[in-house]
Order: sequence, then structure tokens, then C-alpha cells
Amino acid sequence: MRVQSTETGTMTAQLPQVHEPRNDGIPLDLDWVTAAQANRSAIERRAATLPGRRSVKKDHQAAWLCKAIACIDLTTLSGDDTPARVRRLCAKARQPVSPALLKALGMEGLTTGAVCVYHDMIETAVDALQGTGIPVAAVSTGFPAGLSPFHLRIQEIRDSVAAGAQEIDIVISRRHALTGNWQALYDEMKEMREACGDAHVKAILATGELGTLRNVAKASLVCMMAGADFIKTSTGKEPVNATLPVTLTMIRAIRDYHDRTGIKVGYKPAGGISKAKDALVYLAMIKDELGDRWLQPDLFRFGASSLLGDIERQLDHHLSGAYSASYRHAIG
Ligand SMILES: O=C[C@H](O)COP(=O)(O)O
Repeated sequence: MRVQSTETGTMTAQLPQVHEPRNDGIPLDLDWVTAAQANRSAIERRAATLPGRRSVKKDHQAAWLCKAIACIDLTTLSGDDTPARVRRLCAKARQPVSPALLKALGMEGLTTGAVCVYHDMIETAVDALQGTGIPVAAVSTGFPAGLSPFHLRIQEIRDSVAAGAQEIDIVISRRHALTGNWQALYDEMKEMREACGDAHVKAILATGELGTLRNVAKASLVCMMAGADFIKTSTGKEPVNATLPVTLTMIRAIRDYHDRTGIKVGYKPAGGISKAKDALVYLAMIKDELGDRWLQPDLFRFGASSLLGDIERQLDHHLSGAYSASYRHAIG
């Protein structure tokens, strides 16, 4: 059996990579930013209907779960990270589920989208992923608070790129959004994007600290105008991380930006996404709001440390009819 279809159309778990032009950004358009709205009650009503709306079963579900794996930034961001833990994570990224399972699903060669680590672990990860094509993403700029001196944050980006990170997850200064200083946010983001060079940059908004969905919408637009390749919800360290209302707000900003500029920016929900069924809701929402093109790793990622383990468990169940113990899928 090969898992290649979904309930609503054909989809392989790893579609051929299409290369979009990067988002080089546009001048800050304050009129557009100021006019951005987010109707919290309407967004929350819509978000509340999402989990029950689309249910995918059997082979369709397995295809969507393989798609989710291909879009995971498999993450470890702990104070007690060690090279050995990062090497185990990289082994999991290379072979996210057991060879027998992959063979049965016809998904040999499936990998996660990236491995995401702190700066100090980049070289270990690059070494462990050699020959796989799996990029290393690094959280830089004084993650998670982003409050170290600005020149050090810029230097950290440069150091992370020099160490081999192909993707840089930066954190924005929340105070710029909270005080409505959109020019400062734009300038900061632009300088960070420049420091990344050819490495792609994901702008972490830390939405749980931005106060309102309207701020989330505005900060999303400003970061895209300043050249973010992806906008990302959270560090995983805020009290509230990725949510469905925040996701609707951010992906509608992405849609708006695409409608007006023709440029596609990626989306990364991160923090607290640990269940396969939640991943399916996110994928269905992306399909509905942005379309199939965004269901590829160059435009969509999950930032997650433990989601892969639950997906593996569900795929195991799909083939064997029985649930394995979660300790069998410890990493990821
Ligand atoms: O960017 C990724 C997040 O830090 C991962 O969060 P998580 O550990 O809640 O999955």
C-alpha cells in the first residue's frame, strides 16, 4: 500500500520540491498595517468549529500523517541538551518511523523537514545529518526572550549561519509590537534578515505575549514586509503557544500579503502541538485557508519536540490495529 491520497484530492507525503522566489520584503506600508484588523469573536467562533469539521480516515489519514512528518522541525530546545541527545534527535529526523512501517506505507526516504536546535548544538546536528539534505534550523537572537543587546543578536545570527544553520528562527522584540512601534519592528526584522544571508529566516512573534490578535495581525504583516521567509507563532516557552485563533489570524495575514504582493510566505505553528489529531486540524486549516501549495515543507512547518512520537504511534496503529506504548516512541 502506498499512501498517496487524501479525502479531498491527491497528495503525496513528499511532493516534488517547487522553489518559490524568496520574500525580499517591501517598504513598510504603515497605512496597510494600521488598517489591519482581527475580529476576535469571529475568529474564535470559526476556530472552534475546525476540530470537528474534517475527519480523515484510514489510508487518507496515513497520508496526511506522513505529510505532517515531512513538515516537522524536529526540535530540542532545553537547557540540558547534550550532543548525544541532539545526535539521537537527528537519527530520528533521518528515519522518523521504523523501516518496517515506512516500507508498509510505501514511504521509504521520508524524513522530517528540519532539525531545530540552539546555536551551540548546530555543528553536532550538521555533522549528524550529513548527506541527508535535512537542514538544521537554529534559534538565534537571544532566544527565547530576545532581550540581549541588539549587536549580539545580530552576531549570533552570523555565527549560526557560519556554523552551518540553513534556517534561522529569530525572536522579535515584543515591546515594539506592544507599543505600536512598527517602524522599529520593521528595521529590526530587516537587519536580522540581512544578517541571515542565504539562510531562510523564520520570525517568531511570541504571540502569547502580544496581547491582542490585532497586534498579531499587524506584527505578521510588518515581519513579512521586512523580508521574513516564515512567520512562526511561538518559542514554545510562552505561557500560551500555538493556538487555532492565532493561526487563523496569521495565515490570513499571509494570504493578504500574497494577494497584494504575489509573494508566498511560510507559516510555522510551534509550541504545545503534541498530538497527531491536532496536527491534522492544522493541516486541514492550511489547506482550506491557503491551499495545497502551502502544504509543503518549504511553506509549512510544525515546531514540535514530541509530536512525531504520537504520529508514529498512530501510524503503527493504522497498520497493526493495536496501539503501542508511548515509551516505544520516546524521541520526537
Ligand atoms: O519551536 C519549537 C518549540 O519550542 C517546540 O515546542 P514543544 O516542545 O512544545 O513541542
